[in-house]
Amino acid sequence: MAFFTHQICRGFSCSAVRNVVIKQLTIIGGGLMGAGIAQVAASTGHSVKLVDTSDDILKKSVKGIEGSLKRVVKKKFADKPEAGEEFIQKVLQNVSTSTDAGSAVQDSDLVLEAIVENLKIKQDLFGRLDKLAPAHTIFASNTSSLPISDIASSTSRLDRFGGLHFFNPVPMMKLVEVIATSATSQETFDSLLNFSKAMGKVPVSCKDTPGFLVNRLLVPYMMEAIRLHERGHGSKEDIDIAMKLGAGYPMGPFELADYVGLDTIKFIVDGWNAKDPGNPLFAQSELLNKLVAEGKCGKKTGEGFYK
Ligand SMILES: CCCCCCCC(=O)CC(=O)SCCNC(=O)CCNC(=O)[C@H](O)C(C)(C)COP(=O)(O)OP(=O)(O)OC[C@H]1O[C@@H](n2cnc3c(N)ncnc32)[C@H](O)[C@@H]1OP(=O)(O)O
Ligand SMILES: NC(=O)C1=CN([C@@H]2O[C@H](COP(=O)(O)OP(=O)(O)OC[C@H]3O[C@@H](n4cnc5c(N)ncnc54)[C@H](O)[C@@H]3O)[C@@H](O)[C@H]2O)C=CC1
Repeated sequence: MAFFTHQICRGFSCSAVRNVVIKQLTIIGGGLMGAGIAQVAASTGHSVKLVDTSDDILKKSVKGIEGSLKRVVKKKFADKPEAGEEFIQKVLQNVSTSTDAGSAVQDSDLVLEAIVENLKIKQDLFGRLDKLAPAHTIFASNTSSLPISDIASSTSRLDRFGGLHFFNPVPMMKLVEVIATSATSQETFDSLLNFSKAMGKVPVSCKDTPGFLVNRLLVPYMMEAIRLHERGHGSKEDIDIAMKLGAGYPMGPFELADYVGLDTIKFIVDGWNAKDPGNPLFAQSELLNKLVAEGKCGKKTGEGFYK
């Protein structure tokens, strides 16, 4: 149940709603990001409903959460394995799963979407849930590259819609980008900011601009690394070593590209290139296109820039 500093809103206009303290959340999409977000939210005492399209996928998501929790407790409870096991069970009790998004959102303070990076599919999902979720419920997307305002446009709750962009791997990466569109209310923005802090993350405020802060810098950097290699000015291995040892990055650009997925990077660059064709930062790479066409998408397919 949500707590308000003012009154509960049940009508179409929700201007009376003040900061929603997010306790119950529904995460749509139990893949890499959704499962990671569910894990951290549940670990910090939130009640999480995780939704995906099949029970098999959801079983895999929960197994992944359990595996990641084991890595966490190995460190956190190094001297007390029993307390570690107890922690894992407690966290897992905070997570329930469902294939029915409509009923899962019924008593949620926040619906956070982490499904496939496709505008139409995200719009369809939110458009449907807008009619089913309570009026006070905040909607947010974890999109990497799509405008939040475009996704929100399928709903009638533009003031209660924002972006919450987490980083991979969610249990390890401290940052959350909190994105406000021109229609996001201050109350909604504050609620999302406070929720990020309650998850133990460090939030930064972003405008609804392409790539927000991190990806706007990371994508051109990664593309330039690929083009540098294509021009024959450095091997992948040397460029990776250079950025790790010379710039202190935990992974080099080719390692990171394999980690996040070459198809994902191509999707983002293609989208930005279509919108801003003259911008050399978003120019395509033949090598990236070729690898993706061959199904070499990185870690998830077993081969990308590296095997
Ligand atoms: C970019 C262009 C377009 C992108 C578009 C889509 C993407 C986005 O929208 C936004 C993004 O997410 S961008 C990607 C951001 N992530 C990064 O940059 C990750 C960089 N790598 C790292 O930080 C470390 O290598 C990392 C933390 C991953 C691993 O650390 P290490 O390299 O030291 O390797 P390990 O020794 O295996 O791990 C260190 C400790 O971390 C624990 N751990 C790792 N993964 C975990 C996980 N999933 N769950 C729980 N624990 C985990 C691991 O247990 C280990 O702990 P210790 O045993 O104590 O060392
Ligand atoms: N992979 C990454 O490093 C990051 C990805 N993101 C963003 O997060 C979102 C999810 O990305 P990933 O977790 O990597 O994708 P993923 O492919 O691992 O997971 C997506 C999940 O959503 C499910 N799904 C698809 N359509 C659905 C629907 N209509 N209803 C319910 N479930 C549905 C799929 O079955 C799948 O399990 C994307 O928008 C992506 O851009 C954001 C930050 C980092």
